[in-house]
Amino acid sequence: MPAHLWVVDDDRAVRFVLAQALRDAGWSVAAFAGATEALAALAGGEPAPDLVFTDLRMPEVDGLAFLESLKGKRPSLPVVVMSAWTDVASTAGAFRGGAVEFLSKPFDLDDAVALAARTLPAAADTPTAADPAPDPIPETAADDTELVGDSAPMRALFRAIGRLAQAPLSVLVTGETGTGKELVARALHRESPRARKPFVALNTAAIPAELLESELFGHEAGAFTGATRRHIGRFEQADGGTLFLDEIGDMPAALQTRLLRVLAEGEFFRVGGRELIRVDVRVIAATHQDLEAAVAAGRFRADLLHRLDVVRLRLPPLRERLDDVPLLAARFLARAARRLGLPGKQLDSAAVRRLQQHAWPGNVRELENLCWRLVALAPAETVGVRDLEGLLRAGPGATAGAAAAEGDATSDWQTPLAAAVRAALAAGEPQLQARLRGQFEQVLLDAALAHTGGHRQNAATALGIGRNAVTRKLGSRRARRP
Ligand SMILES: Nc1ncnc2c1ncn2[C@@H]1O[C@H](COP(=O)(O)OP(=O)(O)OP(=O)(O)O)[C@@H](O)[C@H]1O
Repeated sequence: MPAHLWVVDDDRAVRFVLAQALRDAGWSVAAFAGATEALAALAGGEPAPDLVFTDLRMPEVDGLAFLESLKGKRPSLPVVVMSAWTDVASTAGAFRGGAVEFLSKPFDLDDAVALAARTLPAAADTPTAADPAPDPIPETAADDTELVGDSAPMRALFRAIGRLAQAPLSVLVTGETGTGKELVARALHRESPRARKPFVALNTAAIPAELLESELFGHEAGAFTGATRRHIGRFEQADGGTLFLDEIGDMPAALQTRLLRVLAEGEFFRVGGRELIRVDVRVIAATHQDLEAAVAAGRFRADLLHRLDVVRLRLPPLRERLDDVPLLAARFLARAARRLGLPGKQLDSAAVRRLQQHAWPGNVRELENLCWRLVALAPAETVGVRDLEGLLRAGPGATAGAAAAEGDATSDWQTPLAAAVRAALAAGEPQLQARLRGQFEQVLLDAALAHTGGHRQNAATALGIGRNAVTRKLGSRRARRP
């Protein structure tokens, strides 16, 4: 007997070509325009399938509900879910429902045939079957997940997140600053069986080394000077849920050893404590550093890397997925307008092209910050190339060149300052110090934010000031704008 396959899709074209390709490969195929039809055929005594390809978004019964009824009747039946909407909610929903694979549309027919061959218990070679029917009904978008992207690398990432969310494995998320590593960790949590338990994030680089241990594991009252009360650490707060350790490469050596032990044993003492605390925590770590290089240089423990790096998800920099720029920009412009209570803005096509030529050293965060500024500052509802002038900072290569050219100016900024002071004094300007100090701080802040891709915490750390000071300065500057 040849294996019998079902293709269920409301899009007539997909149904037709996929069914044909599977028949050409030698299987028997029945095609249905919807789940109701397919289930009715089964109830009416038609042959049961050995493998099902189903679309996700269908007008009457969607693919996930269909998947559930199929799995309810035949738990071991392999089902491939297909969709033009590859977002984390869809991929995770499919894998949670028991799908064997998620196929992003459009797909290569050879890939679909290869997938069927891999998935079927045994392949055979006799063609028979039903045929296409009614008119296509366009799929509707209901993408409401926070991680936005429709480029090939992001689709691949969403499929990986959907699959990994179900497994209790440690995940290491790598990628440059501002690429969305924290959002990936949140998505993994949100779609996992731990979703109802806490998601706790800790940025290792943002906490002074001497406080990090108690931040992670908590402390008892009197454990050290200043510890007046018991403090519950992030590991305990995250019990049953997910702990996201950002910038793991910055963890001091002694703590790396302690973390490794806790991950291996699942238990620890609070600082200064005697009670053994047991927790069930899924750890997701992130880094923008090359941890293999850090291991080679003796700055990171190889055994800790192995424990954290059971599965690695790499977030591509935005310059490797410029296709995503229009979609991301539209999202950020709409969000900024909503939050600021201002009219929405759109980019014209030349502005979109200009943004797709930019190198985005600060990645998605830089694009998000740009959109906020455009909503606040661009004069018209349609944003053109001229509105972008001065707002796009140079990429890493260009910055290096510019810095070299600026060599003299950067090493001697006091001379032009003295000239400016003399000119202002000669003009009789009052309160000179206040104005110049404000401008001085603004230059520092802008340069630091440009350096960190708009990351306030890192800018504050680089300048040696508190994050709150950065927020305050940015806030007062925004307030001063017309
Ligand atoms: N794919 C995306 N869709 C929507 N928003 C995104 C996406 N990627 C990043 N962002 C936004 O960009 C900003 C930076 O993202 P996030 O903090 O997750 O980056 P990160 O890689 O963890 O950065 P860092 O390494 O600097 O901590 C956030 O405001 C986030 O909401």
